[in-house]
Amino acid sequence: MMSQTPNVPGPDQIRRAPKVLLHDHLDGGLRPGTIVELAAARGYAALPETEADKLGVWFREAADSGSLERYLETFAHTCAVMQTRDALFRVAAECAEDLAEDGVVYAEVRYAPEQHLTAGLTLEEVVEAVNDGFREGERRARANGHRIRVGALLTAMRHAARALEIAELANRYRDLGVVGFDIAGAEAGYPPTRHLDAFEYLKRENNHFTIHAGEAFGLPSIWQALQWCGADRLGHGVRIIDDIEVADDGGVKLGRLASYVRDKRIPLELCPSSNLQTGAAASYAEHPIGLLRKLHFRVTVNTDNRLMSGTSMSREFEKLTEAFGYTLDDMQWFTVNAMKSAFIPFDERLAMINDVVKPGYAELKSEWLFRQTSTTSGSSGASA
Ligand SMILES: O=c1[nH]cnc2c1ncn2[C@@H]1O[C@H](CO)[C@@H](O)[C@H]1O
Ligand SMILES: [Zn+2]
Repeated sequence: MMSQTPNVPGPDQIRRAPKVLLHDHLDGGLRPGTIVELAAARGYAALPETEADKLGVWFREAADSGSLERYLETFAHTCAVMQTRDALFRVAAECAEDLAEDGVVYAEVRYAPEQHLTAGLTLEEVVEAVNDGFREGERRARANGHRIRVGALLTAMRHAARALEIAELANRYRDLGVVGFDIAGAEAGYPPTRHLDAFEYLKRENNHFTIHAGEAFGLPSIWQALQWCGADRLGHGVRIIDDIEVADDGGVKLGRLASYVRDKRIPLELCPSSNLQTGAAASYAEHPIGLLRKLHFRVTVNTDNRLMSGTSMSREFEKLTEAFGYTLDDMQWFTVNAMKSAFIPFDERLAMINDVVKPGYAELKSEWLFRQTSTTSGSSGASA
C-alpha cells in the first residue's frame, strides 16, 4: 500500500517551490560574467580576476573573511561597474531573471543609490534605471514561463550622512517601484540612531523601513532599531539569540527584548550563509534559525548577497533542510512569514499567499499521491 512519504523536499522540489525573498542586495547578486563584461566596457582595470568562474570564486573567498568589514570591501568592485544607466538596467534585469529562474515569486531587492553616482547619474536616474531593469527582468521571466514581482528598497549607508535624502527619494518613488527603505554598512560604531531624522520622516509619511541590525553587533543595535527608530523589520536580527537562555533541561527563557520581538511579530530577515561568512554563526546546524523557528519567532529565510555567498534561495533552503530536516510544511511556513512581512499592500500580500504560495506548496505536497511505481501491474514483491 502506498503511504505518504515524509515531506522533506529534494533539490528539485525546493527549486520549484514558490519562494519569497525580502533581503537581497542588488550589488551583491551580479553574475560574475556580467561583472567581467561591464568592467571591460567601462575600462575598470582593478578586478582581481578577469575570468568569470575565477572571479566568482574570488568573491566567495574574499567574503569568507569572518568579519563584516572585510566582507563589505568586496562591494567596491560590484559598485564600480554599476555606474551607468545601461549597467544598472542590465544588472537589475538579470537579478529579476535569476530569482525567477530559482522559483522566487516575490522579492524585495535593495541597493544604495548614493553608491552609483560616480559617472554623473543623479539619484533619480539611478532609481529609474533599476526600476526599468526590474520591469524588463519580470517580462523576460514571464516569457520563460516564470512569474515574479520585484520591489526595490532604497538603502542609505550608515557611515554616510545622506539618510534623510535617500528616505525622501524612497518616498518620492513610492508606488513607482520602490516599496521601502533600509540602512546598511558596517554596524559597529554606526548605530541606527545616527539616522533618526530619516526614520522619523518616513514614519510621518506612513512609509515602511527595515534596518540592518543585530548582525555584527548585538542587542543594543536591535533595541535601537526597534525602540528608537521604529523599524518594521530587522535585517538579520540574528543576535536576538543573545537575549534567549536555554537551560540544561531544555527550558527556554526569553529576555524583555526577545519577548518583544516575538510578541510583536517583528520579522527577522535571517541570512544563514552570509552569517557563516561574517562570523555571526559557526555552521548551519548551529545557526540560531533552528531555535528561533522552534520558538515561533517570525523568521524568514534570505540570501543577502548571492554573489559573495555563492548562493540562491534554493541553496539556502537546501542547507536548512540538511541541517534541520525541514519539510515542505516548514518551507511554506517560512515563505508565508516572508509574504506577510512584505512592504506591499495587505490585499496584494494576501492574494500572493492564498493564490500563489499555498497552491504552489499544495501541488508539491500532493505529488506523492500520483507517483507512478515502476512495477508493472500484476507483478508482486518488487517494490520500486
Ligand atoms: O550583510 C550586510 N550587512 C551590512 N551591510 C551590507 C550587507 N550586505 C551588503 N551590505 C552593504 O549594503 C550596500 C548596499 O547594497 C552594499 O554596497 C554593502 O556595502
Ligand atoms: Zn544585508
